[in-house]
Amino acid sequence: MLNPAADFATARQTLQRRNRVQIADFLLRDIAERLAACLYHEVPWMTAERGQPDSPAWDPQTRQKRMPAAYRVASTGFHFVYDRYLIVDAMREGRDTHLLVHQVLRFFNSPPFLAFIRELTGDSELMMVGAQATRYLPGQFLRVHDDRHDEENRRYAYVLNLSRDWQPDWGGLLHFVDDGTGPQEVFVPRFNSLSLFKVPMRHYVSFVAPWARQPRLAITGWWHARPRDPASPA
Ligand SMILES: O=C(O)CCC(=O)C(=O)O
Ligand SMILES: [Fe+2]
Repeated sequence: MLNPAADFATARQTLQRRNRVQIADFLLRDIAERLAACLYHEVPWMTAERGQPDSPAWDPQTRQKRMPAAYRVASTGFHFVYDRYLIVDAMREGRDTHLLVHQVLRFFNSPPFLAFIRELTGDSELMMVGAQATRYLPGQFLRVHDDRHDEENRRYAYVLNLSRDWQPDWGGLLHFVDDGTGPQEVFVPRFNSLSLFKVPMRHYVSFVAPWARQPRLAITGWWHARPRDPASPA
């Protein structure tokens, strides 16, 4: 599934130096294309708004009704609206097992892939990969946050980008910011690239412009170490 021609050696060095990297041409081209088609045509999307239960993907009327309120909430602090499909939950519940995204999740948790990410990051404790498919439509967004999660022991966040020919002025870029106000680096969601960064790190997905000609599709999640045992000292 991985593209043997991808430059993992350079990625490893960049990751060590900067704690983040974008790796081009991550999967074999054919697999990336089939995965993109799965996200484009087959995944049963839900719309996620922070603080609300996920609901079947909002139709244009629902969007028109609900987005102004979501923007008001976003003006006061952390907030998001985007479409997602929680692959781990679906797999656990035995839903949609024919979808290619399920095979990808199994591959991500296979011994060879886990060995690969331990080698890439130098983190020998990585032992589990989670995944959701995401779709950002025009007007959707994810405000700044750092992915810290007390129980899950997230070590790295990854985003496998699956929209073709994404234009930077469509928004939907992955921005990294420091603790003040300065931008640090921006990753354009190029087709079949893997954006990878160490957690915690402050970042956001910029508002997708109304003129974006496609949804911004990705498979994203975290590379986890063993969850902390609450009974044992940190
Ligand atoms: O899709 C991305 O580029 C980043 C997504 C993200 O930050 C998240 O889901 O926590
Ligand atoms: Fe994040």
